[in-house]
Amino acid sequence: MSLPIYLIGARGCGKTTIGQALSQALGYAFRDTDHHLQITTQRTVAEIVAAEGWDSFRARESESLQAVTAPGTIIATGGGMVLAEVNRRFMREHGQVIWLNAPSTVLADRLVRQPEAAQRPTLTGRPIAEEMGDILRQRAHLYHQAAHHEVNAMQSPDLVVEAILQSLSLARAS
Ligand SMILES: Nc1ncnc2c1ncn2[C@@H]1O[C@H](COP(=O)(O)OP(=O)(O)O)[C@@H](O)[C@H]1O
Ligand SMILES: O=C(O)C1=C[C@@H](OP(=O)(O)O)[C@@H](O)[C@H](O)C1
Ligand SMILES: [Mg+2]
Repeated sequence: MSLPIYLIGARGCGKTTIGQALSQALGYAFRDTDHHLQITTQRTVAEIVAAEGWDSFRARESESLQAVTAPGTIIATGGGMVLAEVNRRFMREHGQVIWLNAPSTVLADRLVRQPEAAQRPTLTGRPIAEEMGDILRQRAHLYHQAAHHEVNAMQSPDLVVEAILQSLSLARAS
């Protein structure tokens, strides 16, 4: 059966949204590591971070990655999944890794429109546009290192899905 496909990238790049659409296009299952965490802990990301801190969240997120990994599955990761070397290696060894890349200004615009504060507590305490600039500067090389393919995430969701299918040579004949 087909290897899992991991979607990585910063907050707001569309991992959850595109992951669902891609799973329908391919007839794969869909899993989201943050959703898995919320179901298993019965707490939101913000609640876990408030109660236990970011280090504990990161440890739980690594466990989540391993728990949802299965053949024939699209896996939307959290934006910080690539911070741990063990996660980067795990994803590269177990499946195909796609980086949904977009400039920090585009990401910040999306997050201002749809903050989902329970899913995305502040990472730095700074205003969102500055935070996303900082985060991309810190993480871009990690996304690059972990990914087998980089896709432009500024396009419409349909086009992002098509670009992923093409990068994996899974393009539909239509
Ligand atoms: N390609 C896209 N074009 C426009 N808006 C998008 C696109 N992908 C995602 N979005 C929007 O951006 C926001 C964050 O998307 P989401 O899938 O939750 O990102 P992530 O899981 O990477 O944080 C949502 O409001 C979603 O509708
Ligand atoms: O970038 C990050 O460090 C995080 C991104 C979030 O996921 P999304 O990228 O799906 O918003 C979530 O895992 C948590 O708030 C931490
Ligand atoms: Mg998400």
